[in-house]
Amino acid sequence: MSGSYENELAVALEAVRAAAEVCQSVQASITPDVLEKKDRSPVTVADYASQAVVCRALAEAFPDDPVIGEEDSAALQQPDQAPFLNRVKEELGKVGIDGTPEEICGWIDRGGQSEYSNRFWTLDPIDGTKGFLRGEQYAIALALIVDGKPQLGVLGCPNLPTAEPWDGQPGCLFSAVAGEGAATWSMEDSDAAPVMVRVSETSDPASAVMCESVESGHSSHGHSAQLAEKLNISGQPVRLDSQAKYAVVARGEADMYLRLPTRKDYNEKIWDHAAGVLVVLEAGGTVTDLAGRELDFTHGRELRENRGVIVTNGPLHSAVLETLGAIGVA
Ligand SMILES: Nc1ncnc2c1ncn2[C@@H]1O[C@H](COP(=O)(O)O)[C@@H](O)[C@H]1OP(=O)(O)O
Ligand SMILES: [Mg+2]
Ligand SMILES: [Mg+2]
Ligand SMILES: [Mg+2]
Repeated sequence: MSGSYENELAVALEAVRAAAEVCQSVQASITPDVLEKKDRSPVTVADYASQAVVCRALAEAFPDDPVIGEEDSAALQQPDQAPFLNRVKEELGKVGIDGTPEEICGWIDRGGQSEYSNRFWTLDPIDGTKGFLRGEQYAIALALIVDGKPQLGVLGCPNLPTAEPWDGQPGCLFSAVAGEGAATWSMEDSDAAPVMVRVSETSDPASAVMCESVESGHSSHGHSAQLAEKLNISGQPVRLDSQAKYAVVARGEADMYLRLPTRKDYNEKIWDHAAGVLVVLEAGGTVTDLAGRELDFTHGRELRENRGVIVTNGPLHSAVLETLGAIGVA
């Protein structure tokens, strides 16, 4: 079957798979000692290496496309950061990518765009850095935005258990192309055919499964608890890091994902949402901000015209927005 953005999808999937391999290799090196010292160096290395892998692939396949990525190499180029740069080089070597320090920084900085344009990619090389460091969920998130709308999204979730037909082995990918649905792929078996995913049909709020951040600084747990009470939701919220939350809503394991502002001055970043939004929309779900507006990807790095992000299977959306309004969150 041929679809639109076929080449883009193939390139994005391959790039995200390679980035996931690098990230898993770095995550495996995290020892209890590193964790205890609250040493962020593993995520630093993996963030840069992942962005280098993906941006290198995009530069090769789509040299004219700008990339708005989370990271840039400015800090990495400081003399005292040489050990990190060396480790990034080593990790890239393990997946068969050889580059000089200058080339590596050049790949990373391919993601240094910050202005909106008609066609651009946005990349979060590691989304959910706290989850990554805890050895838990994180994602590599890549989306192509054309005329302000996500048209292609790929989420790599290296630690998220696969669903049918791969039976719980860890590591899956999600992809979506606008108008063509959303699919999941095995991370392990790159020859396996994808399987389409679909949101749940839950329409009774009381039986809904909610998911939210592990980190209470990223989404107000107090407000989601109030919402759950109002809607008579008795099940505990599922807490996981990263855009894996969009993935579990897309495949119907959770019915909603709430990202409720914890402070006035934080604007959500486009790379934290673009890929996940398209995966959920194409799986049949609904995504808006607290005011019921679509997310607006036309303002550079930030979703500065939106507040909060509400993701549901669709049937639950209006009840969630209304109730949030009623408890004074919207
Ligand atoms: N104050 C904040 N409010 C909302 N999101 C944040 C905040 N600080 C960092 N983030 C970003 O939230 C996302 C992860 O949140 P969660 O896993 O809880 O959903 C990440 O993209 C993280 O960046 P990063 O990509 O560097 O991890
Ligand atoms: Mg992120
Ligand atoms: Mg990140
Ligand atoms: Mg970050």
